Amino acid sequence: MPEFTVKLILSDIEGTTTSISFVKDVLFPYAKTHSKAFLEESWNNPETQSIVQDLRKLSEYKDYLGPVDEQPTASPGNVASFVNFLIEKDLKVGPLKTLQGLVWAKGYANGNIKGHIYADVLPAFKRWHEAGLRLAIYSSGSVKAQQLLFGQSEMGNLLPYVSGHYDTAVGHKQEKESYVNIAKDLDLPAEDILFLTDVVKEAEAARDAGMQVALLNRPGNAPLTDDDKTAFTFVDNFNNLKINLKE
Ligand SMILES: CSCCC(=O)C(=O)COP(=O)(O)O
Ligand SMILES: [Mg+2]
Repeated sequence: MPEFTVKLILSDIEGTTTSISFVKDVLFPYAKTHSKAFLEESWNNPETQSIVQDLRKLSEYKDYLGPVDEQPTASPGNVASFVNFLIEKDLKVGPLKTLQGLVWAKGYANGNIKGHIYADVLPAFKRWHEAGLRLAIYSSGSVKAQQLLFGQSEMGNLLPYVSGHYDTAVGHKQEKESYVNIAKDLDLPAEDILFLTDVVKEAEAARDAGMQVALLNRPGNAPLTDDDKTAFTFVDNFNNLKINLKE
């Protein structure tokens, strides 16, 4: 069994703790169906207006709606259709992720959504916690969306096991600098952190920043190539990782 000795585990969500299908087939369709109503209801709130302004600054906005002087005034309808376009492309851009978190909050609150967590995740979180290891999450999903998923999961509230959350405010997940920023924020040498992810380019960025890395080869994830399997430790689930506390 692969063995690591670290002070903190930094985990991705989609494809790592949670199935890609839950994100693609439950969360994204929910956001597509409910964004327009959310924008209509909250249109005059400063938080919504700030998201709308950030969405309009994206280069994709111009591509979608044409040159700035030909664009219609932003409305809940045309912003929602732009949001649906971004979701279909699965673009991991900050204002979309912030909006999705706010839209999903209603779905979690009324019981329509419960976060999917693989069966091995809660026992592993408990094991790591008992061993004195710290756990933080780094996902393209907003911090709010992360807290909803782990706070209201099919396995109950997992937030007591999580001591930190990072989203793309710290940088994009395929850039080395993001992992340098996280290690700095945690006040830990990068080599004392184990990053768990399903995406090879994220694994490369974290490794370049000095972190230890393991890839998750969950059912439904993009298949790993022979080169990926040579370059990185990979496991099917968290039960197949032995993680020791670095004293
Ligand atoms: C925090 S749940 C929403 C997941 C999401 O929106 C997403 O883009 C997942 O990205 P990840 O970095 O967790 O693979
Ligand atoms: Mg992922």
